[in-house]
Amino acid sequence: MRAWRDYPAEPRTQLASRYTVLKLIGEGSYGLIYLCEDAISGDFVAVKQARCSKGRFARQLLDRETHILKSLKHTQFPAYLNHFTEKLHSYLVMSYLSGDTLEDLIFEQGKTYNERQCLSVTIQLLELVVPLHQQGWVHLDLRIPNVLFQKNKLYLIDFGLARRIGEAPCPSSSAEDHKPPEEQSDLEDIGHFMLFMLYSSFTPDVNTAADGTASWQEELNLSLKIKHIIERLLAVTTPYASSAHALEEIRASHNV
Ligand SMILES: Nc1ncnc2c1ncn2[C@@H]1O[C@H](COP(=O)(O)OP(=O)(O)OP(=O)(O)O)[C@@H](O)[C@H]1O
Repeated sequence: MRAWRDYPAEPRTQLASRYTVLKLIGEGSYGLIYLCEDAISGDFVAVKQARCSKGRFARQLLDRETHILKSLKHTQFPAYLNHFTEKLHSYLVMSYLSGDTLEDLIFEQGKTYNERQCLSVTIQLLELVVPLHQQGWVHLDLRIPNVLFQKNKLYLIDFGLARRIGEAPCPSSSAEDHKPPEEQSDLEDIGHFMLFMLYSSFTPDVNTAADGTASWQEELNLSLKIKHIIERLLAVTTPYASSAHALEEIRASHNV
């Protein structure tokens, strides 16, 4: 029974005789994330547990994320702290980033983004993605629940699907692990990410197709400038040569 359902650890549970669970802070498809207190350092940490119900694949994702966080060091990515297995569960311990994900801001707090604000967040996101690409990695899961704001500074989390650029697909990869490991995959995600932000200030009017068939270009009343940027990111028109190129062009258009 326990293998089919994931029962989150109760508050005050001790993990590895060191981490005290304070609360569950995230439930992703493959992991449960707890805010814990580390008895040794006294710090708050984020502990990710691979979901047992997702079997070997969830453990592989956690192992991959562990490996990546160990090799990637950036103040705006979670820092790797520890990895352990206890009672058949695998855990990754990383620095805790307090703050709100873009998903919380839009869907729970009702925050809206206009074009200027959307471009400014996109630039901040690309400023994290460009060094990632330059170190030879692609994130492959750049979605609004994986981008977090802490005191107006942007942080990137969830490196479980990240891969080396050009790496062959892993043999046990699932349908969710299907994006080609190339910069363009992240750029396309950023295009969708921008659309989520822009739809936050969209109110359907009488001209909105009731059957949901209208494209974003028809529904959102966007300037040509941002429309072209999104179309290039989504490769609807000529794609950017690289994320560095996208950042350069978006910065230039944001400053005019
Ligand atoms: N280091 C961290 N600091 C603070 N909160 C975190 C941290 N890591 C994860 N979270 C919280 O937990 C949520 C889920 O985390 P994460 O996306 O890494 O899990 P996942 O199982 O890979 O999820 P998904 O199904 O979205 O891929 C995040 O949206 C965030 O709210």
